[in-house]
Amino acid sequence: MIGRELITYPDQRLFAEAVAARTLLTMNEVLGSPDRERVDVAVTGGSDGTAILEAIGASPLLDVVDWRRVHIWWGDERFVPADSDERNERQARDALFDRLVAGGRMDDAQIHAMPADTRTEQERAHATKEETRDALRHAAAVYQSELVGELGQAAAMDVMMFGVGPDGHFASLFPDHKELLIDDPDILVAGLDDSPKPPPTRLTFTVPMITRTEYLWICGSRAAKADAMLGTFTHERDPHWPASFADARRQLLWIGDEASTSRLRA
Ligand SMILES: O=C(O)[C@H](O)[C@@H](O)[C@H](O)[C@H](O)COP(=O)(O)O
Repeated sequence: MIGRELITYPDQRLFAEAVAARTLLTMNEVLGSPDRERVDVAVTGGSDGTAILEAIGASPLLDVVDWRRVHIWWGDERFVPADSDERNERQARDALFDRLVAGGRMDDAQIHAMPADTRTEQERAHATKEETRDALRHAAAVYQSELVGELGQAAAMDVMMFGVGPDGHFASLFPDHKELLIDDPDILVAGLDDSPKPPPTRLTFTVPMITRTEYLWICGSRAAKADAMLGTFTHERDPHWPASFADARRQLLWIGDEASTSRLRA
């Protein structure tokens, strides 16, 4: 495993602004490397993930990045209909990407949302467990094909950011859930139908996909995350603390505010 570092900011607002600035500067740096055509970034849902995207939109550094060369992916998604407000995609579009597309900085084709549940309300309500699992398996395979189609067999993100749940989950990889233990390097995306955080049906990057990222940041602000920040940072590959499976090729950071990192600094 690569070395881990902890970064603490004074409060939640500065945390979001600092992660936003870090993201923009890192994207620009990647794009500046020789022969580099594009930068691939995976975002996430939840309050911290959304606050960071809002801060990117408001950042004075927004235009250090050539957005025409940026591709956006999701590290996890709630498997609900496309028009649901619960979608991480919806929240991220509202927070940032719709504005970048409307303003002409990006094209919608650069935004790679995870598949939505295309079944009707009735089909969903009457589906057997196996039918729902099939729908999830199919959706995971579709996203994996998109990844491989765009980035090749060794598809990897340049930058990936995750929120961390109070239970230590990241992406949609939950404590003691089997998807966390997928270690087949050919499985990049998985579905699950028993998420303890609603909604129960979700799609997620697997650990093999996550850990081949260049820059990986585990982000958590507020006191509610203090146990999770401690547990995930101080354990390694512990199924009770899913984000302890985080690893990266170049940089692995836990980023928080004073409240969320209090137990790590005690
Ligand atoms: O779909 C989701 O709910 C997220 O992708 C999830 O993994 C989230 O990032 C964490 O639960 C932290 O969420 P908060 O920042 O809201 O606590």
